[in-house]
Amino acid sequence: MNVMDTRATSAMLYLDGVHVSFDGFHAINNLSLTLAPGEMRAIIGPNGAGKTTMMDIITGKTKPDEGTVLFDGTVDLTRLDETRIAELGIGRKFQKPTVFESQTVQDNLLLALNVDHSVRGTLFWRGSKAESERIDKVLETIRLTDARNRLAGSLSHGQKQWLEIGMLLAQDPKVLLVDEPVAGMTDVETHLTAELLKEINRNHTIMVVEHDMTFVRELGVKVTCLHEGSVLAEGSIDQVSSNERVVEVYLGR
Ligand SMILES: Nc1ncnc2c1ncn2[C@@H]1O[C@H](COP(=O)(O)OP(=O)(O)OP(=O)(O)O)[C@@H](O)[C@H]1O
Repeated sequence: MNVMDTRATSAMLYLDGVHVSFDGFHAINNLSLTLAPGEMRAIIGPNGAGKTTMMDIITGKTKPDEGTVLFDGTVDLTRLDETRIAELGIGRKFQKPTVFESQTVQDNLLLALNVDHSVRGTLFWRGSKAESERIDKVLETIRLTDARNRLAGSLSHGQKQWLEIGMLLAQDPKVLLVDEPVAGMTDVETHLTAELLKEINRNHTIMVVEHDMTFVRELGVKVTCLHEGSVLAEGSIDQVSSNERVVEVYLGR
């Protein structure tokens, strides 16, 4: 086994030489990126850098024209559909919260568990002991224990984002892909979200896309800056934010 093979097989997510074109436009251009098991990585980069497309590739929504995309060392994600990839343990949170507003916080979490995906079933079902313990744990993690019986629609924007993160956690994915979690949040909510992700990272690998540099700094993790579909810079927040090219294309704007 050569060094490249070891890097791939020991990674939780491994992308190498990935290309995607939309009608001749190279949205992803020789992208290579590796996430170790248990790592949290922050992804930054200007609009159109390819951050969303990269997540689409990992979740199977977009198929690359070329390149290697491996999960958990050996699983070739380019051959699987979105449902199978989600079942394998890659959960994604989109930027805009999509909680069920007319359901309680607790019922939203019950819906996310793999027991009965119909709203109707959930309304009359209170779950096994193990499941209700799991929900209690998730509620505690997302700081919504006291709000468990409130309608999700009555939560603040920040709380809705946490609930949606909780809905991902209820499914216990190996990897969480989180897209701009703190957009529109207050400073306090932003700080709590950094704390929350750090806590979740104790047991899960996380890739988080975010423009808010205060938040990224607070995460204190390795940062990758994408530009024109490939990696422009990678390292600590200090290394990346002092990189001249990063300042030129992103931070200096
Ligand atoms: N389905 C598509 N068809 C055509 N072009 C696309 C498609 N999806 C993405 N693109 C283009 O690919 C490039 C990368 O887009 P992407 O959304 O991945 O960037 P991003 O880094 O997530 O940007 P933002 O920060 O604005 O969300 C953009 O120029 C975008 O217009």
